[in-house]
Amino acid sequence: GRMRIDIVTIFPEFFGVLDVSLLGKARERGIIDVAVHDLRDYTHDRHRTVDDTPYGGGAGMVMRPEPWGEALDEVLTPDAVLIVPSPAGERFTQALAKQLATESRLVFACGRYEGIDQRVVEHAASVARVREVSLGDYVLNGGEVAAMAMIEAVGRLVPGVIGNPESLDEESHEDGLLEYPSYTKPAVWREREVPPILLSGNHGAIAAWRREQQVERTRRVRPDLLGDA
Ligand SMILES: NC(=S)c1ccno1
Repeated sequence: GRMRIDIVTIFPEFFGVLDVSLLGKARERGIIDVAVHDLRDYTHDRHRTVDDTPYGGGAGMVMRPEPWGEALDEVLTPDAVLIVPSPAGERFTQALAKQLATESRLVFACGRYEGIDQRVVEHAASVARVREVSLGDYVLNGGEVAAMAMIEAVGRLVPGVIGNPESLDEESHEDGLLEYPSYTKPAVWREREVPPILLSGNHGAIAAWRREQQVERTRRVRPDLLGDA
């Protein structure tokens, strides 16, 4: 397929939904191949232990390096990008999603929030490109939800996954602005009218109105995107 995605996680069943979603079609059509790997399959003790107490003390547990090393030995190839969802990572953006959509191979390492032994990331960087990536400044219990979001954001940008590529052009963050408000029939709903400009057939005026809506909405909701203080 155009892209191969490997996911390493202690909750492999979590990713079952990828079989039914939009990406399910892409998988059927052989555009995107997804393989999920259970980290516990790379343990060798009776309890299939994946984490242990942190050196230096502190609360929580840290994921042991050995199982990760064996798992990544199996799935991480030099052409791949290893993505480690983490609140300590670089911000995930539409620009990064577009960049990742051009890759032939992505590997997602889903760790617990307390994190994976740092030597795993250090070792992986000697094999392939590694990016610690954050969905946002909040804390989840693990990387799975973040990986799912990133896989959806990237997957839909892979050529052939979306039926109508034009719909990708006018998306939020595509041009650095939030998208304009959208309307469909009926023209009046609960006494609320669709903005008359949209029914005018004047396409130049409509495009101008939409741009103004984008700027106004971005200024109101996300001034940071405009470089405003
Ligand atoms: N914010 C992200 S990506 C995260 C991963 C685990 N906990 O938070």
